[in-house]
Amino acid sequence: MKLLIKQGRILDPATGTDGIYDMLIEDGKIKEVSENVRSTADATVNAAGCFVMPGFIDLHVHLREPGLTHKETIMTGQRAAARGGFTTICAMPNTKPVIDNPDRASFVHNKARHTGKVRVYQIGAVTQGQAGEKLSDIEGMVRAGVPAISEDGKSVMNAGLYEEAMKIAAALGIPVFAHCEDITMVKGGVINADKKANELCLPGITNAVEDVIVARDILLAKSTGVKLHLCHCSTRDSVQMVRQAKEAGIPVTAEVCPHHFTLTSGDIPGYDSNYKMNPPLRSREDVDALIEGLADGTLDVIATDHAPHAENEKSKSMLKAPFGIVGLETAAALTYSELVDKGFLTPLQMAEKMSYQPARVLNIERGTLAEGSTADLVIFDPEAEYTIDAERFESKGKNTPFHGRKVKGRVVYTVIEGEIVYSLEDEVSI
Ligand SMILES: NC(=O)N[C@@H](CC(=O)O)C(=O)O
Ligand SMILES: [Zn+2]
Ligand SMILES: [Zn+2]
Repeated sequence: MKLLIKQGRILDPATGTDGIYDMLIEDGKIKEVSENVRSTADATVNAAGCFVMPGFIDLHVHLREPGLTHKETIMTGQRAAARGGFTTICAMPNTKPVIDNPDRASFVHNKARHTGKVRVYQIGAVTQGQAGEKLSDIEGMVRAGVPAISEDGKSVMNAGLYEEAMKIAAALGIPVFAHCEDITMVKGGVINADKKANELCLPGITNAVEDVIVARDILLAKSTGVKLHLCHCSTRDSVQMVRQAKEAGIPVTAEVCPHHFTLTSGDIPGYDSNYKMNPPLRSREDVDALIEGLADGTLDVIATDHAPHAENEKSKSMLKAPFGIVGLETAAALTYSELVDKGFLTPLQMAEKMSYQPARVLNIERGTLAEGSTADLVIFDPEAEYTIDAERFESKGKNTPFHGRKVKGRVVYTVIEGEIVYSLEDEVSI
């Protein structure tokens, strides 16, 4: 099987390539990248005017299987991923039951191999049942192919226990993905603690809720030597602490979600739980710091924190609705519209934050378009303008604040191991 991609703008952060080339894919591998590939192929895609980037890798997805399949399944999550240009995704362990042992991790890995082409890596929980009391079988899960551990949904509040987990992770060579939230400081908060919270008479979440745990976890990374990856950074002080930690040589990486660099708490239109997520939408100063951090390399990764919930859950009051919004099918367009089109990031940096750097965090051979590498890639039209329509999502979750938003930049093809797994053409012709 040969696939020829003609005249796309090849963006490969691994090699620094940014130019118009043809690409020949054969047997799932990138065979040739050159100005004019002469070989014939079984299929040809005209990519003129489009970016060709390594397939996006999402370090932060909630697939909700096992146990919460009314919100999402592995299969619907994979379909949403493919539609969003993602070829590899990491599933967080806060399912029912929690993924805290090798058998449960293998269940997800095995099932995902049958339900779709998008590669799914299960992240293992740090503690049994995410109860924060006893460590899970970290070594066993790593043997089952888990690339990282995380307690996402909450922090491990017991620093002594977390330190033990970090030592184990460090010895096994895997990173810890940290959700930073001091639960004792949340006090029922649902949106950022500011003017908007006062206006809506809602309890607020301060920046300090995140910042104190970011500080703690960076210090724990320093003392244990573990690779610390900070999930969904949302505050200016998080950015500053990551910057200082990197300067000090502490092994820390950090991710930002598209909603956190696109919206501020001021954009919350009223009592709409599609604007309720954890961490919450922050202030303009925070958003500016996140964008600056992405641009100067302090923040390495763009991840979605895709958190699908059912309609009847999200339609509860602001106080009662669960935290979280979907993100797989809006991330690329928001990143392009808000960061690249506005001049904060170059197209090459977009590919870096959405593919190359996540691959480095996971330590997998992906995130590049170099000759000889696996042909996981996305063809993206930066000029396409359209309106986000949640009804068209492949995800079961329609919980997004971006429904009806006009954006620029659209995934036109997603290719995994040389096979087209999503094509916009097929979608619009249905
Ligand atoms: N981000 C959220 O608001 N919700 C996530 C949990 C999490 O990522 O912390 C979820 O699982 O729904
Ligand atoms: Zn989280
Ligand atoms: Zn999450």
